[in-house]
Amino acid sequence: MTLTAANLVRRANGRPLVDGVSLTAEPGECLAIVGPNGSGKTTLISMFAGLRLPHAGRVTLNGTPLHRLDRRSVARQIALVEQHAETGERLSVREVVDLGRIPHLGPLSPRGARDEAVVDRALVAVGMADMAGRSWHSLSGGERQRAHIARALAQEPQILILDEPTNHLDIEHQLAILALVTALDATIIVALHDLNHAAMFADRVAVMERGRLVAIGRPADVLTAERISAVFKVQATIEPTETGRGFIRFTAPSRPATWG
Ligand SMILES: Nc1ncnc2c1ncn2[C@@H]1O[C@H](COP(=O)(O)OP(=O)(O)OP(=O)(O)O)[C@@H](O)[C@H]1O
Repeated sequence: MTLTAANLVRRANGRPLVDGVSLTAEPGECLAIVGPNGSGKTTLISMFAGLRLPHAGRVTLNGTPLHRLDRRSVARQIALVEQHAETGERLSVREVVDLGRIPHLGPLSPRGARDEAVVDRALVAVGMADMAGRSWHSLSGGERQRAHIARALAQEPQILILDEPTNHLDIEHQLAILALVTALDATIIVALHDLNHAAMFADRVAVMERGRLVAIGRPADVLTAERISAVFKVQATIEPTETGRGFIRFTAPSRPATWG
């Protein structure tokens, strides 16, 4: 399953938020999207998932434009974990995860034992089996994020798109979730703020800056000290690692921001 973006443009108030981005997520790869705040990662991801339409260019799934596919068939193939997803307050955790099965159900394929088993497995995978009966509104931010990831897993997508999936998680769960999703037999597109996580887990890294794709390639080739300085405006040194991916050590700013 190949997802391709060709010359994507999305504007707001005449200003381009995503400006001529072309890239292909190769089957089975983990593609991390990094970039400063406001560089267009969420806007790009929402077009990949068919949530927003591009103003120019197009997204294709195995060659078919996404907008020509019905939502149900897109949802059977692409799952999205949004950054600020909300869910009806009265649902239990299990009911939230169960929503992931909806694209697979129909008059000829009613809910069955396999659907229950997939939901069970998704809850176990994110470490929430013992919270399945809890009400959604009682969850912490990180627990909600893990439940949303479980919902996406229950969708059994061939392409899993995640927008900063670790931003509410403690370090144990950050690493566990990234290891979990990158081990899936699926294409993973993940927006990340932590450049070391991108370096550790991604096959390729795409760097966004002011709506444009300014670099894409293997982590060691893309996340260089020069590019980090140019795009993120911070100084860093890259320390070699056994994996060859490199560890990024950041330097504290010499002139920190002041207040007052
Ligand atoms: N509806 C909108 N109207 C006007 N500007 C918008 C709208 N939606 C997003 N933007 C702007 O578009 C730019 C890109 O936003 P986007 O959320 O895609 O960036 P991001 O890289 O995901 O940022 P962050 O790292 O902060 O999550 C930002 O400057 C944002 O303020």
